[in-house]
Amino acid sequence: MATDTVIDCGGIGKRYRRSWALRDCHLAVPAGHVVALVGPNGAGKTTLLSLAAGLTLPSEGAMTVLGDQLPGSPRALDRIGFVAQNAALYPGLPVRDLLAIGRHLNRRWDDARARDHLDGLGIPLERKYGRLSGGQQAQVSLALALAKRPELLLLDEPLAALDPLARHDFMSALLTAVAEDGLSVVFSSHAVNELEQSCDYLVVLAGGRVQVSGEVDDLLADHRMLTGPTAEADAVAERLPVVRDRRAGAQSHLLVRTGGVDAPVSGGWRQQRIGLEELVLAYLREPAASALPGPRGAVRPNQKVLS
Ligand SMILES: Nc1ncnc2c1ncn2[C@@H]1O[C@H](COP(=O)(O)OP(=O)(O)OP(=O)(O)O)[C@@H](O)[C@H]1O
Repeated sequence: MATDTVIDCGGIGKRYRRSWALRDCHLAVPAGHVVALVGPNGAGKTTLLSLAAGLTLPSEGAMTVLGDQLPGSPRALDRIGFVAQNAALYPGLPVRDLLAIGRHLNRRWDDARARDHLDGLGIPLERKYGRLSGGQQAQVSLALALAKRPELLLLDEPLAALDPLARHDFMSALLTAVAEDGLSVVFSSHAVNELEQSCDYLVVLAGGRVQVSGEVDDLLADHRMLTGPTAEADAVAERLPVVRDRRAGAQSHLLVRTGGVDAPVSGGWRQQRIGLEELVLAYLREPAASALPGPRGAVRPNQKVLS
């Protein structure tokens, strides 16, 4: 069955006692992407992933996954793999037993695939999970999640505890699975310097709301870093939506949204496209700015766009 969106929510909210972890959260993530979910500590990333996995219920609004499925419904559970933050599997059990548990708990289970994955990395099935290195444990979690043959894989900070080599190995195993199976992936991460090689869709959360959402190529095409004389910076900022404005003496640096074309500025200004890390950092530093699809993301000149 063709699925247009893997996560779709309009105005969803999640409250813990008196504070809102997510509020008025609008998001429609199309299928077929590797989505990086980024945001500062406490932004609501884990909460959003837990809602999509059906581990918790929204306090307001509704979410669907994989088209029109309710999170947590039997059909959604069958088709979604979830690896929680610091996924602690039973440390005293050998990997072989973890595979057996997965086999018994899942209707769609590809044991050979999990064994091949672990065999390829030299991870012995008889070794107790708690005796594996952090990188090996992460690979076991990934192998178990992929053995479900999920259409959507949700990963909560899978890279957090891994050294650079283990991160590289993890992402390469993940991207191989994406290429082979065509599954959609949503993973939260603070490793903004590593996103460009791995994701093609970006969601930034800030204060429980969606701040940025879109395909990476479109977002990068939509932004320019302008560097020019501070004396003219106000005039430029009046004509273009500014994400970040840095005045450094006689020179100013304005990150602006241009709608995918070069900014109409005088010859005294230099304009450059930016990379994904720079874009993410700019939005993290400016939580009041946003880049969203559709009418909510429409920008008016001379304004930071409020979500
Ligand atoms: N079970 C809970 N009970 C009470 N408050 C919670 C609970 N889970 C999350 N919160 C609060 O909800 C907000 C969002 O938390 P969440 O864990 O979703 O953020 P996050 O973006 O994943 O953060 P981090 O990057 O630190 O993992 C935070 O203020 C957090 O303290």
